[in-house]
This record gives sequence, C-alpha cells and structure tokens, in this order.
Amino acid sequence: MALIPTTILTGFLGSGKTTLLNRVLKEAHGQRIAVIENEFGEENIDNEILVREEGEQIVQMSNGCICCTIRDDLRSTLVDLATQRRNGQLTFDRVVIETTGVADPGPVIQTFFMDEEVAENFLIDSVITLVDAKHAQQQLTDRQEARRQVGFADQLFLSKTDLISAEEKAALVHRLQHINPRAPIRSVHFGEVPLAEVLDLRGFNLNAKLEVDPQLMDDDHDGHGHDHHDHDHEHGEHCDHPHHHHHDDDVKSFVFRAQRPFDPVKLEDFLGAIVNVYGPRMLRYKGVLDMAGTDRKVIFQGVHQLMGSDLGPAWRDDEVRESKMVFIGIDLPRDILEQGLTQSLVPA
Ligand SMILES: Nc1nc2c(ncn2[C@@H]2O[C@H](COP(=O)(O)OP(=O)(O)OP(=O)(O)O)[C@@H](O)[C@H]2O)c(=O)[nH]1
Repeated sequence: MALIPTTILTGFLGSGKTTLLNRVLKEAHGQRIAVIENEFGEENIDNEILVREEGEQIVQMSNGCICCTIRDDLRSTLVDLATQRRNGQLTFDRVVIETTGVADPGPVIQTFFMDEEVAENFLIDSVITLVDAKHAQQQLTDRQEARRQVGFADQLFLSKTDLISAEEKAALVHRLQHINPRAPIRSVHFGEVPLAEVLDLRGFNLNAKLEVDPQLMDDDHDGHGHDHHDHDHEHGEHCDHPHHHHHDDDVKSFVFRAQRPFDPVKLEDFLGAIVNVYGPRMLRYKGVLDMAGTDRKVIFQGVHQLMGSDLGPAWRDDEVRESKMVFIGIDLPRDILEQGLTQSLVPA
C-alpha cells in the first residue's frame, strides 16, 4: 500500500494552527483527513473549536505534552490509524498532526523515521509552521521551541500580518529567513490559503532538518555532553537537542471551571484588567463559556493582550452547561485569576 502522506502543523501558542486547520477541513471536500490533535494542558478546547463534518474526518486526541511523551503516544496513535485503515474500519487519504504550541517538532519528525511500523505506513509530506506576526519577534527571542519550529519548517505561514506595519513585516521576514533560509514564507490571513499550498507539498527534506539538528536521528543520545556545532544560525541555539524541554520549567497551564454562567460585563472588566497587568506572561488562554443572556457557547481566546470571543454552537439540552477555561503562561497568578473569575459569575 502507498504510504500515507502526513502534514505536520506546528507554530507557537496562538499562532493560528487551528484557524488554518479549520479552513482546510472546510475546504477539503472529497479528501478524507485524519487529524491528530495535541494540546498542552489538561483540557482540550480545540476539540470544541474544530469543525467536523460527519463521516469525513476523524479527530484523534492524544493528551499531554507532545514533546515529552510524543514518541510513544504519537507512535501508537499512528500505528492504530494505519491498522484500522488496513482493516477497512477507517477510510482516510492523509493525516494532519497539529502539535501543541510549545512542542519541539524534532521528536515528532523523529517518530516517522525511527519507528519501523510508522515508517512503513506514513511519510511526512511537509512541516508547516505558523508564525504569529504580531508576537513572533518576542517569541523567537524568548522561546527556543519557537525558533526550532521555524528552523524545521518546509513552509512558513505568517498569520496576523493585518496587525503589523509593512516595516515590521519586512524585519520579521528577514529574521525568519536568517533562521531558515530554505522555507518559502507566505502571509496567511485567518488561515486563508489555497489547499494546494497546504496539502501534497512533498516538501519534506530530511537533510535540511539534519542541518538544523545534526543529532536528530541519534536514538540513544540524551542531549547532554555532546559537541554543538554552530552553523551560524541565529544564536546557534536551535541546534540544541530535541530532548531539551525548556518549557517544562516555566510554562504552566491550569484550568478554571464553573457551573454558574458568567456575567459578560463583569468578565470583560476583569479580563481587561488582568491582561493589562499580566498580558506579557499570558502566552495563551482559551475557553468555552456559559454566558448569561445567550443559549450559545461563547468561545473565548487570546494571546498576551490580544483577546477575542465568538459565538459557538448552542448548548445541547443533554449537556451540562459548564464553562472551562485554560490558561497557559509563565508564573501566572492562579489565585488572583480564580478569585476574579469566580467574582465574574452571576450571583448564586
Ligand atoms: N488578526 C488576526 N488574528 C488571527 C489570524 N489568524 C488567527 N488569528 C486569531 O488568533 C487566535 C489564535 O488562533 P488559533 O488558530 O486558535 O491558534 P493556535 O495556533 O491553534 O493556538 P494553540 O493551539 O492554542 O497554540 C484566534 O483568536 C484567531 O482568530 C490573522 O491572520 N489575523
């Protein structure tokens, strides 16, 4: 059987991966796509945000941090998919993997080469990296994962260029080209991109990945004590070994739940104040909320100071109206957030 083409969709927290994927799923008529979703944190909100067309797509979840448990989780998810496809239990033509925003793509790529069963069934079509034009300069400076995501890309998509000036865009493109001279760069407004530029790119180039990380295919080595060759990449840092988990130290997530509806005015006041103070440390927050005054779910999300909400589907009669929010950030004041959110609920 022909190998199953697989697209790896990566990019830092809030860079527009789900937006792009939604667009692709809506547009990909006639193509059956199996989606593997991986989110950082305990709660999967993207599952609610992602469109699903009955019978056409399959969404596979694998919890936890893709970067730490990836080789095993991803391996078993892929092997499972291939087996079910072979048995005729599932039909799909391709796979898209959406990694968490803090994932290092290295171990994801490794899985396709180091594991025999995976290698016999799948091939990487391309690694697509979304870059949040508004926040990328800071992210690239602060976060090694962000630099590696750019370094490993076969194709770079810039989201949110509507929020920056032409000069800022030129400076960002220049920096991205310095980190990754190979990958074409294209602006993508809210995920709007022709399907042909997302799927079937056949753009994966292992040699290019090995230049970013010469140890990528070394199975046994633990990332410590080896020589680092500096290829004159930006700060030489994205040569770090993939098993280095920077985010483990400082990026944390927590979930807030409530079974009383939010008062929209109180919530907006509170969140407005909180992002003013803690915005720089709030890497990503999102949630599905029960809001007083509407029977529809409110999908709320933000990155640093930028926040927004949309009306989602109506709450079903048979489901519990529970709000859940995930906050991902550095040293977030959990007590203050929990207290403020609780005070933003309608009185009991
Ligand atoms: N202004 C603007 N906002 C965008 C654009 N693309 C995406 N967004 C918004 O950016 C936010 C994050 O987008 P997502 O697609 O959820 O990002 P993500 O990479 O899936 O986020 P995580 O999975 O949480 O890391 C959402 O509020 C989007 O509506 C764009 O081109 N311009």
